[in-house]
Amino acid sequence: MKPQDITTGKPSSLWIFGYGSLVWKPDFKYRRSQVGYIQGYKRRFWHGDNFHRGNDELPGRVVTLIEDDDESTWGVAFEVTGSQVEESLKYLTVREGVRGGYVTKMVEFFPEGENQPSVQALVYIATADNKLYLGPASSEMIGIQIAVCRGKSGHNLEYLFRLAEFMRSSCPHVEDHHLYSIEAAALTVVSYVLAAQ
Ligand SMILES: N[C@@H](CCC(=O)N[C@@H](CS)C(=O)NCC(=O)O)C(=O)O
Repeated sequence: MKPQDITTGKPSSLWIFGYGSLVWKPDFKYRRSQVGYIQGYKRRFWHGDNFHRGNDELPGRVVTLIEDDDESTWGVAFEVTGSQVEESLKYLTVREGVRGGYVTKMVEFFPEGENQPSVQALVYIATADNKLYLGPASSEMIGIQIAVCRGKSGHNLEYLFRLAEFMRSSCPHVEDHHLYSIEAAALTVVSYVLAAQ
C-alpha cells in the first residue's frame, strides 16, 4: 500500500516512469531518478503529435507503449514526494494528456542493478483508440516523417536524437532496433538535404 498523507489521503510519494521525452526533459521537480525498465511493453514511434513536435497539417511521430509479453522498455523513473506529487501530475496532465493524448496506467518498474526492489510506477500511454494514434510504418517512412516535422516544443528530430542519445549513454546494453533504425533513416534524409545544399 502506497504511503498516504493522512490529512488528504493523497499519495505522499509516487514514481513516474518516462520512456520518451520524459527521459531527457521531465520538466517537473522530483526527489530522485533511476534508470530501469518495465516488462510486457515495447516502445514504438506509432503515436502522432500535432502540438509538441508537429502540427495538424504535418503531425510528428512520438513514442508510445504497445503491449507485448516478450518485450521490455527501458527508461527513467522519477520519484516525486510531498507537494511534488500534485505539481508533477498537474503539469503532466496538460503536457501528456491534454496536448499529447496519453492516458495513465500503473506498471511495475524494475530499477537497473542487483537486488533493487521493483516499485509501482505511473506511466503515460497513448492507446490505439486515440485520435492522434498513427500506428505502424516502416522505419524509413517514420524517419522521413520525423525529419520534416516540428512543433511548439521543437523539431521532431530533436525528440528522436535525444531519446537515442539517452539509450546509448544510459542503456548501452539494450539493442533497440526500432529506435536506431528510425534514427538511421532520419540521418539519411538529413544527409541528402545537406548534400543538396
Ligand atoms: N509518455 C512518454 C512519451 C512522452 C512524450 O514524448 N510526450 C510528448 C507529448 S506528445 C511530450 O511531452 N513532448 C514534449 C516534447 O516533445 O518536448 C514518456 O513517458 O516519455
